[in-house]
Amino acid sequence: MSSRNVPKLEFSDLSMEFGNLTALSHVSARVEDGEFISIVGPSGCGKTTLLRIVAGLERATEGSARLNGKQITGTGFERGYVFQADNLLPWRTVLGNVLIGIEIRDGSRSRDEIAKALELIRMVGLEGFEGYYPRQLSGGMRQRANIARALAINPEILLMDEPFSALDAQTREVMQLELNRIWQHGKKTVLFVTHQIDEAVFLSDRIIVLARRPGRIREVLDIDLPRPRDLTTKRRPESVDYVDRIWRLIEREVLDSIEEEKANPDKH
Ligand SMILES: Nc1ncnc2c1ncn2[C@@H]1O[C@H](COP(=O)(O)OP(=O)(O)OP(=O)(O)O)[C@@H](O)[C@H]1O
Repeated sequence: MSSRNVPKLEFSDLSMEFGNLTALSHVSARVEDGEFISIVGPSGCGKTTLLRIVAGLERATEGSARLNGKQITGTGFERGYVFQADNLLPWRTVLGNVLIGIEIRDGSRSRDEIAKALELIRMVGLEGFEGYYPRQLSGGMRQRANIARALAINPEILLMDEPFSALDAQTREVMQLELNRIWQHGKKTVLFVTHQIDEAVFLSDRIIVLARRPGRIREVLDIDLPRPRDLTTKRRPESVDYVDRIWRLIEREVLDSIEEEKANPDKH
């Protein structure tokens, strides 16, 4: 088979059990090179679990996740991970944090790699802050540094787990625009988990909508909005229609999960 036929990422009949809890059940999907894919669904439907399987942090109990046709069995530098909370090292500067993946991978960093890291810092809008420490930065700036750090190892695929959820609404909107611009620039494959449906619609080529109990694919939607996208994209009637459509798919389950959280606050 030619490499053109091998998807960047493929889930085949993947299931994940934690004891007697089925977190994911028979998930099959393919992600092509350079696609921006979001995963949305109610709380507890297995979004993070799916991302952790791709990261190699969890192993599916059944079925497989393949990267470039090869079964994922552990972590690897071809995958960059951006978590919900930034996990920058407080004793390292922005530049030091961005270089950390390279140092772990290679044991050192070359002058070229420092130049590339500085270029990434500029690209995420942190030029002039290279020597700042995390505590000297705002939440939005820290998350920009986090994205630069994930990109510094030049991963083939970027895994993003609610990266903007800790940000205020305006910073979040700016970061969505930035991520859209960065993606447009590098065309990396991105797997993006979010609770915010309009964010998923704005950024994605396709959206995987998961259902819960057990976590499974409810629907996969192509987001047929023109690119490049900007803030006006969000106000387009087609965008609003996509958001409504996805919301209707998950509304009942979201309301149920909120009720359950109210009834069992300790479990969440
Ligand atoms: N390590 C684990 N051990 C036991 N159960 C787990 C583990 N990780 C996840 N789960 C359970 O698997 C289910 C799916 O969890 P997951 O975090 O993937 O959902 P999610 O869709 O990302 O949720 P949220 O939107 O609230 O972040 C949940 O019921 C969760 O409690």
